[in-house]
Amino acid sequence: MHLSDNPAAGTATPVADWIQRAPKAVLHDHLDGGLRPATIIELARECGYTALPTEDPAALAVWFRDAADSGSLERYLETFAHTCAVMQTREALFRVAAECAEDLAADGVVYAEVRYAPEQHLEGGLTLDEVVEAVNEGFREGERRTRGRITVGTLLTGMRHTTRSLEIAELTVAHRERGVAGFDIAGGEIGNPPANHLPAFQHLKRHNCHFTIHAGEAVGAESIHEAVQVCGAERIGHGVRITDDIQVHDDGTATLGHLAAYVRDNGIALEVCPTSNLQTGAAKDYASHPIDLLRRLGFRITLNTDNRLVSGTTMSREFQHMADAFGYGPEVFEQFTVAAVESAFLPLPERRRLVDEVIRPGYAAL
Ligand SMILES: O=c1[nH]cnc2c1ncn2[C@@H]1O[C@H](CO)[C@@H](O)[C@H]1O
Ligand SMILES: [Zn+2]
Repeated sequence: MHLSDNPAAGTATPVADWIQRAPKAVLHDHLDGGLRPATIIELARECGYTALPTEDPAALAVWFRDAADSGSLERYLETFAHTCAVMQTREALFRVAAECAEDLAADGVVYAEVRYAPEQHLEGGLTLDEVVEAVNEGFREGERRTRGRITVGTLLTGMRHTTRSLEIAELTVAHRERGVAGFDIAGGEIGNPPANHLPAFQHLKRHNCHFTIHAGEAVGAESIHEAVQVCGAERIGHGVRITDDIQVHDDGTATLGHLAAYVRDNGIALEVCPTSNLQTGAAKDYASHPIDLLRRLGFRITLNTDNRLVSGTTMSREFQHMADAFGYGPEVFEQFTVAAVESAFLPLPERRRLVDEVIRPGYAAL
C-alpha cells in the first residue's frame, strides 16, 4: 500500500480546527525521524553529504514517506541513514532539536519526550556527552523560542543491533537531571530481543531510572512479554501486537490472555503510532488498527507520531486519522492525552500540574 496514493494520509491530510487547537502530549517521537526537509538539504550542503535522493524539499518529504512505506520495519529504518548523516555536529544537533520543539509546539503539543540514539551521531568527532548536551541545548532554545508553550524531555535510545546499550544507559543516568527523562531500545526487532540488553536495564533499575522499549511492532506477544516481564519496561513502544494474546469473539466480546491482562491491569502505557504501523506492516489500515479494540478493552493508550518526516505525519494528523476511522471526538483525545501525561517520565506533581492546568482546561475550552 502506498500512503501517498491515499489522500487521507500524509501531508495532504486536512485537519479539523478543533484538533489543531487541542492540547497534545507526545511520548514517542524520534528526533532523527522528524527533521524539516529544507533543513536536511541545508545541512547536507554544509557538511558535504551528497547522497540525498533529491534537493527539493517537497519532493524529499514525499521520498521519505514513500521509501518508508514498504511493509517492513527494516526498510523503514533504512531511510534514517540520510537524516543521521546530517546530524553529526553540535550546530546541526542544536538546530534540529530547536526546530523540533518549534514544530511540535506549532502543532499544539504542550509536552514531548523526544528520543534519539546518541551513538548514531559520533561520526563528526563528538563524544556521547557532547551529543546529549547539544540536543538538550537545542531543546532549551526551542522552548525559549516558543515562549514556554512546550516542555521537552529526551529519551536516549540504545540500538538493539549494537552492543552499546549499557553505555547509553549510563549516559542516561549521568544526564538525568539535565534534560534526559529516560531510556529506550529501538531498531530492527526481528532477531534482536530486548533481553540482549539486560545489563542496560539492570543499570537503569539500580538507579531508579525510567525506560520504555520498542516491542510488539515487528515481533508478536513474546517480544512484549520479554520487554515487560524480563526487562521491566514501564511503557511499550507500539505494543500493538498485544492483540496476539487477545481473542475477539463473534459477539464482540473478548478474552484476554495472561500477558494482555497484565499489561492492561497494570496500566502499562502503549505508545501507539498508527501511521508508522501502516508503513511497517504492523497494521493493515486505519479502520482495522487495533487501537480502538485496545481502547475499548481498557488499555492505557497514548497516541504518537513515531517519525513525523518518515511517516509524513504530525500529532494533529494522527488525531484526524483516528477521528475519521473511529469517529473519535474531543473526549477520546482528552483521554489519550491525559494517559500520556500520566505515563510521562516526569515527577508526579509536574504531571498533575500539566493535566489540571493545561490539558483539562484546554479541552474544556474547545
Ligand atoms: O518504529 C520504530 N521502530 C524501531 N526503531 C525505530 C522506529 N522508528 C525509529 N527507529 C530507530 O530509532 C533510531 C533512533 O531514533 C532511529 O535512527 C531508527 O533507526
Ligand atoms: Zn519508534
